[in-house]
Amino acid sequence: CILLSIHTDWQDKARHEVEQVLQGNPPDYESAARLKILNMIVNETLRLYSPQPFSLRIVEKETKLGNLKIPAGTNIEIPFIAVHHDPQEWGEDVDDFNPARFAEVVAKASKSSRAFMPFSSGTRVCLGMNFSLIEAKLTLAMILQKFSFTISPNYKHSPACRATTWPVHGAHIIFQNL
Ligand code: HEM
Repeated sequence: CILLSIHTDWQDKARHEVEQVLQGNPPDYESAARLKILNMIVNETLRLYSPQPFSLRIVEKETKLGNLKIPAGTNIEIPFIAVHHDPQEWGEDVDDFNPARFAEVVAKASKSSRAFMPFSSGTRVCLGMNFSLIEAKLTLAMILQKFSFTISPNYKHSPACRATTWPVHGAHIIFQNL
């Protein structure tokens, strides 16, 4: 909602898609799959402001990773959000909100196919990934059907990455009935 309040062009595009696909009906599991622009917006939001910005691991036995020899017992931080802000992966507009980068399959949005990992990756990928993506799209679709929204003039952009990513000074969104 913060990003769509600032980038009202994307809010308009998203609402247009919701109107076209849902025709005034409430969204459901099947229609969520057809909300492509909402999908792009949710992915771009997860890239820029990854709710879980990093993960931690302990190396159990000595491991070779490329040229690195990592001793057993080493604590490793995997900074998803740093990878999500790497210009070599995403290009010079890395810090911009540009959902269009996710217009094709996710693997093609970045230079290497696995740079997008807001839910981690591999065998311990988030168990709630599909649930969360559908829930986010359904909720956003219902909001877009009923309201237009802008951000308070007092809003100060202040995202913080602690255990989760959150706006330190809050985010007051002004909703208007459509
Ligand atoms: C936007 C929402 C969410 C994000 C960004 C997210 C992100 C993540 C990430 C990054 C991990 C990997 C943690 C690590 O290995 O250090 C993870 C693991 C996990 N998540 Fe989520 N998560 C979300 C929502 C949910 C929900 C709604 C559920 C449950 C319904 C859930 C259940 C789990 C579980 C059980 C694991 C552990 C999986 C394992 O270790 O095998 N998550 N999540």
